[in-house]
Amino acid sequence: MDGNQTRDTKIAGRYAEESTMADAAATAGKLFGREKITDTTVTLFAESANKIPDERFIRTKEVQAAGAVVGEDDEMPLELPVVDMASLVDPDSSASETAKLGSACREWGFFQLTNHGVEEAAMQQMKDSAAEFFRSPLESKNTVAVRDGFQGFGHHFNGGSSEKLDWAECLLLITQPLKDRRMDLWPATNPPTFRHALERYSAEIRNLARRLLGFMATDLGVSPAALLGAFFFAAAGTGTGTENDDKGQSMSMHHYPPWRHPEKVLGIAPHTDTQALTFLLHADDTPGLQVKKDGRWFPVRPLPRGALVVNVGDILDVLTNGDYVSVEHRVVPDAERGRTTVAVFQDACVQGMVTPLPELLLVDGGDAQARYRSVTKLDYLNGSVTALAQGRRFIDSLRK
Ligand SMILES: O=C(O)CCC(=O)C(=O)O
Ligand SMILES: [Fe+2]
Repeated sequence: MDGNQTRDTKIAGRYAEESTMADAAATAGKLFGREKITDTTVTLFAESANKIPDERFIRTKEVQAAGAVVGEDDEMPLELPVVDMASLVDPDSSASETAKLGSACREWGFFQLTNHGVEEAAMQQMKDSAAEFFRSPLESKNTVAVRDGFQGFGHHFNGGSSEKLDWAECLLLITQPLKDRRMDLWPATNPPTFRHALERYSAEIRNLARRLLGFMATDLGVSPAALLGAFFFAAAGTGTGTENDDKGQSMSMHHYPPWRHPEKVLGIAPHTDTQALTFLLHADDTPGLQVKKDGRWFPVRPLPRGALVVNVGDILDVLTNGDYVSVEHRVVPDAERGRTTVAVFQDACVQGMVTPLPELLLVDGGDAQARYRSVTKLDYLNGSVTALAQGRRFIDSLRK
């Protein structure tokens, strides 16, 4: 057996122990799912300027009950914190920028990341491919229509056929590990650049996650290997790992059509992300994302020059023992312009468990300090999809 084979066998062994997003897909498919997008929906999207849409899209009460939106006249700061990767890397500014990163993750759970080093061409190809896909005819998009309730093109998750629908179209795919890819659901020709774009952008974000997590580890006071090891199998050392190294990565591409009365519908209902770390790319400059802070919604303005919006997901909240917060966010459609986004979710766990990092608990004075109960990844996946279907958040039930 050569070195590579030994390594591959080891990785295969580790996969066998750890549940991945493909297991979530199987569970989600059984419990609840995503509906296909039909001609009727598309006609509604197209004619939304003058027609009252299907009742299932109308959510006026939900929008009003969810809290006020912070406006131009408020005294509160309007902008999400901005973290600059170039300053994180620069020895002269690294300490202060790392502190800024830490406080953004503690107070907002969200920040915009500038100078992140993701290859410009990879970003552009991803944006163009996603935008072109959504612009194409429904028939073409439905060649990768949602199958088995989870991956593919369709509506966002909803609790069942009688529930409300989001004002959006979504293409959801598992991108890592390679063995979990459903290539039959990756658009092959629509557009022809799509598969290459996904491949390249997925790898770029994996590498960015590695770099960013190193600074998060410094801020949290844990060894980089401990935090990186929760996200990637080959965590130690400085190598960037291989494509088969991820514990899991998935991508959600969204298109939110314009709608003249944005207060009546939701592009994506309030939620927290169930994975560990999310990177959001705006394919255009249409705003729409809102982040909840102190009971109010803060609109996020996409920064020019390709900044990424980064947010803490539920698993990172648990890994950091509640130090970094996974916060609610939602999308409201724009009155005039459509909006296309690409969200990448990095998954994580510690030796098959969703648990506060053991190293962090030692610093805090032992297991007694754990704010969350530990669960196996499989229980986490089952619990999360069940909770999502019921409009709850699974990690709340893990709070001690
Ligand atoms: O499209 C956006 O702005 C947000 C998408 C999002 O929250 C998600 O995919 O979880
Ligand atoms: Fe989200």
